[in-house]
Amino acid sequence: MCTSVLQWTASRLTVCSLSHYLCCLNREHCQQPNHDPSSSIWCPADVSERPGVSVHLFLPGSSRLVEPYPTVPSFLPQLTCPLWLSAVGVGSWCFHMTLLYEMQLLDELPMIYSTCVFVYCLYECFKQEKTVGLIPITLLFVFSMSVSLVMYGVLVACLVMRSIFIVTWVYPWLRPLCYASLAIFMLGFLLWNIDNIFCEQLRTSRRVLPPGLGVLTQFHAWWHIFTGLGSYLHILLSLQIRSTFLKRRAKVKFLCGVWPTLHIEPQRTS
Ligand SMILES: CCCCCCCC/C=C\CCCCCCCC(=O)N[C@@H](CO)[C@H](O)/C=C/CCCCCCCCCCCCC
Ligand SMILES: [Zn+2]
Repeated sequence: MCTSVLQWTASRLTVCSLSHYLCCLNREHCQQPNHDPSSSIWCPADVSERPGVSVHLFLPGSSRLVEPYPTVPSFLPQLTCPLWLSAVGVGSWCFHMTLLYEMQLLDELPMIYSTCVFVYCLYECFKQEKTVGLIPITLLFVFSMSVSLVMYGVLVACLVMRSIFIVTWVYPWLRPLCYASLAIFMLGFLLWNIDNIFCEQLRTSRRVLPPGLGVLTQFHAWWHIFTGLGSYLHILLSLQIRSTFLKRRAKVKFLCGVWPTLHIEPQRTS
């Protein structure tokens, strides 16, 4: 009898080390060569002002699989999600440290690609094992050609609608996980907007606030934290949907009582 376990140690993937970094002191983003201000979808002042310490969510990727390999292909797209999310973390880290245009691509391309993979996972989760959805892959490939905020928003909206559909009509017991992921992501989105809209005011307030307090008003950094957590929970949801469809028992367990991880029970072969 097979006793091995597919253990999703996503906690290792995302211990979410909040790596504080000093970003390009006294370096204005708008002074970067080849910089087109209209292409900025973030508040440049936040990351270029005085010795401000920005908080950034860095997502080192690693996952552990202890499982007979034939099962892995059925989960393959879902299992790559953490790696994509890690790529976002590394890209964002590079960008916020250098503020170079090339690095901005490293930040935004993985953001689009990872969301495309997430969308694929959620739209193809009820397919039989080891099938490849060529049409969605083609569509998403075409979609990913356009790196824009609107495209990203459309992809996220597709993800949100599909998640809500699944937890409303197919697996209602997954609602808490789905809505937790959505709420955290949306909270991040709200903070991202506040940061963009009140960029100047926040910047001014940081000049008078004590540094310990001022750093808390770095809402772009909070966006990274919340989007990282929201996406992480979304990956757990996606994996749980797939496991349930494949008749594999999966359960969210809290590591140290706090950090949610997904445990998929061994497949019974006898
Ligand atoms: C039900 C679950 C929903 C959870 C969805 C999780 C989707 C996660 C997808 C990808 C991984 C995270 C990507 C993070 C991006 C990090 C890069 C980044 O922050 N870049 C910034 C510069 O450093 C840049 O300013 C960010 C730009 C993105 C702007 C955010 C737009 C969000 C649009 C959301 C619209 C939602 C509409 C939903 C309506 C139902
Ligand atoms: Zn950012």
